[in-house]
Parts: sequence; C-alpha cells; structure tokens
Amino acid sequence: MTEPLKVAIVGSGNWGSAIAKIVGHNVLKSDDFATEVKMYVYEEMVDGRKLTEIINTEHENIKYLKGHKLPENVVAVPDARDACREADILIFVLPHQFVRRICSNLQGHIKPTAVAISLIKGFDVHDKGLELISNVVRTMLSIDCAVLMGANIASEVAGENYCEATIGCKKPDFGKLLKKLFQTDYFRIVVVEDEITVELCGALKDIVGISADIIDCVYKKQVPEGEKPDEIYYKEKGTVDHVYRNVTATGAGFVDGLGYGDNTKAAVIRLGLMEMVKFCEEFYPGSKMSTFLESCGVADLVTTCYGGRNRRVAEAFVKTGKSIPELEKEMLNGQSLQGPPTAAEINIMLKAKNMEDRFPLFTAIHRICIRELEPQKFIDCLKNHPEHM
Ligand SMILES: NC(=O)c1ccc[n+]([C@@H]2O[C@H](COP(=O)([O-])OP(=O)(O)OC[C@H]3O[C@@H](n4cnc5c(N)ncnc54)[C@H](O)[C@@H]3O)[C@@H](O)[C@H]2O)c1
Ligand SMILES: O=P(O)(O)OC[C@H](O)CO
Repeated sequence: MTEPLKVAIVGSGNWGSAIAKIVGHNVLKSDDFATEVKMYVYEEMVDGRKLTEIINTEHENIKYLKGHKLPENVVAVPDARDACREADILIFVLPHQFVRRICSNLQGHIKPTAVAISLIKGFDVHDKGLELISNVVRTMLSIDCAVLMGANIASEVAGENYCEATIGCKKPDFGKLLKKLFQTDYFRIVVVEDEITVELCGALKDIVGISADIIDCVYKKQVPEGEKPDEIYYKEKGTVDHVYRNVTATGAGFVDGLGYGDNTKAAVIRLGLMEMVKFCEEFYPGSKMSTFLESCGVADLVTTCYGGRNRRVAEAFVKTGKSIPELEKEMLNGQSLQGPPTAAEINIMLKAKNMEDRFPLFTAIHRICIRELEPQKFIDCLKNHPEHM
C-alpha cells in the first residue's frame, strides 16, 4: 500500500484560491491523495487581521477571491518551506515575478522525489534571455514540472461555470494523476504531451489581451448623454489619450465610433495568434499546431481578450492616461497584471535578434505600454503586417 500523496499549493491569489477550491475538494474523493492541502499564503494584514488567520477560520480568501468558500481541508501557511516541506506534488500558482525568489527559498527544503505543476502565465527574464517558468522550477529545484493553462478566468471557475483547461505533461502516468487532481464536472481537462507549447500559449496570450482592448478604446468612445455619437466623433480632434481623458469625465456608455469594433478585434486576435505561432516556431521549434486549438490556445486568447484583467486595465490606460502601475494599484486590489511585463520581456528577445519588424503586434503593444507609441497608431502598425504581404 503506497502512502497517499501530499499536495501543496504555492500561491493564494485570485487563481491560486480558485484552484485551492478545486484541489481541496478533489483530494477528498481519491485515495491517491492525502486529505490536507497546505497553501502558501504571502502574509498580509486585511481589515486588521492576518490573511492566513482569516482563511483558516472563515475558509475564504476575502481579499483575492471574495464570495467563494474554500474547503476546510485547505490550510493557509505563511511560510513557504513549512507549506512545501512534506509535499509530493507542488502546485505553483503565483504571479511570475515572484517565482525565482520562492524557488530559491525552497531550495533544499522540499522532498527530492517531489514533482510540480505550474499554472503561471509569463516568462522569467535573466541576463541570458527568457526562460519558461516551468524551467525555472525544474532547474532551481531539480524536480519535474508539468503545466496547466486554459481559458480560465478565476472568478468564473470558482463560480463553477463550465470551462476547460489543458495540462501539458510529457509523462503519461503523471498526466493521468494530475487530471485526477484537477478535473471536476465543471472544469474539464485535456492532457497533451506538448508541454512547452501549452506554456508558451499561456504566456503569450496576455500580450494579445492588452491589444484587444486598445482596439476597443481607439474605435469606441464614451458619449455624453443626449449627444449623437457621430457628432461627437467629428467634433473631437485631440489624440485618443486626450479624447479619453476628457470624455471619461463626462461619463456615459460606449458606442462604436467608427463601426470597426468586433471585426477589428477579431483581426487582432487572429494576428496575435499568428505571432504566437511564429514566436514558438522561431524560438521553441517543434510545437504541434493542434496544441494551439486546445483550451490553452485559441480559447484562452478569446476569453482574455473579452474578459480578462489585462483587457480591463488596458482599456483604462487608454481612457484615463494614467500609468499601468497606477491603474494596477487602483483597479486590481493587490492582484497583479502579467501582460505588460510579458510584452516587455518578449521585446528584449525580439530586439536582441533584430526581429521587431516580424512581430509588429507584440512590438506595438510594448511600445504603447511604455508610451513610446500613441494608441491610435496601433492599427497603422497592423496594416502592413507580414501576414498580409
Ligand atoms: N486570475 C486569473 O483569472 C488567472 C487565471 C488563469 C491563470 N492565471 C495566472 O495565475 C498566476 C497567478 O495569478 P493569481 O490571479 O492567482 O494572482 P494575483 O494576480 O491575484 O496576485 C496576487 C498574489 O501575489 C501575492 N504576492 C504579492 N507579493 C508577493 C511576494 N512578494 N511574494 C510572493 N507572493 C506575493 C499576493 O499575496 C497574492 O496572492 C499568474 O501567472 C496568472 O497569469 C490567473
Ligand atoms: O485576467 P487576465 O487577463 O490575467 O487573464 C486571466 C486568465 O489568464 C484567463 O484565462
């Protein structure tokens, strides 16, 4: 009789907490897993109390996933080493900026036989270039690491709305075990072996998520009540930034200023996908096209471009003229945005290889985020996209 496997979750943000709900329930249904799930929580005070104490008494992460109860067998632990020391399976689910620091803290303090899965979207940057997050985990901790990515907005998953996800795992037996740990009747999993492409899709889609919303902002605008959209359109002569700073102050609903709305957004999603495929071919050859058709690919792109945080913050960025860090602070209540840093990270690689021209969408997004390019120039960048030549 083998011992039940102990599971630890490293991270407890919006997605980490939604996953804790799923995993906490699933371990109770299978003899393969120990019933207690330790969850590393980056300690902070919320309403004068420690977040770990709130989670362990109220069984809810009231800061990052308000309104969704966690199973009582999920135990919040403020020390990463204590959370992971005895674990057989480590689930990494925190913003990508913190991974290296956490792994360095865990070095020498986990079981050598442990295995991991990363749910993190983004890249690690170091002096030699970009690295996959799963690879940081593999190399820093000397353990195997699979990945899980998909069209998964955390609050919807926590609300048990039907959705899908993709696990990328080279080892079939480990893949089956992971599917048992994550799949529920509302969260359906497909396991594929092409784990690098699954992870690249998750990292790259955030950039396209930003661009989708620049489209919304350039071609739609708020119109003061009682005025006709066309009149407003012809009256305004300022830059989009200027228009939006002013128009937001008047506050009213959106209209489709030039009538380009959803067709244009669809074109951006398509061009974004083409750049994702090209990026994989160029820098990580061997991807299967079929992987892009899984939840981690096209589906995640669509969900992020319509419903994600990257989309929301990018919209406010164009409308208000405020900086991205400012908006992140104002709008996300401690949650963190992955798209702008990922766009910057990708740009380092493209610039170093003199390849910015071949990735005009990725490049324009980065330049808009750092205010090197005005948002209304975005479409010009796409008109001469290599896909149309
Ligand atoms: N939220 C979603 O809908 C969603 C869905 C799928 C995938 N993801 C991905 O999952 C990953 C985690 O995202 P999330 O939404 O759970 O996190 P989040 O955006 O809610 O991030 C906040 C988390 O970071 C922690 N934190 C802050 N400073 C820290 C530090 N110095 N060290 C360690 N932790 C610190 C906070 O305590 C909190 O738990 C990201 O890569 C994201 O792209 C998110
Ligand atoms: O809210 P976003 O933009 O980080 O996207 C969330 C998820 O990645 C969607 O799958």
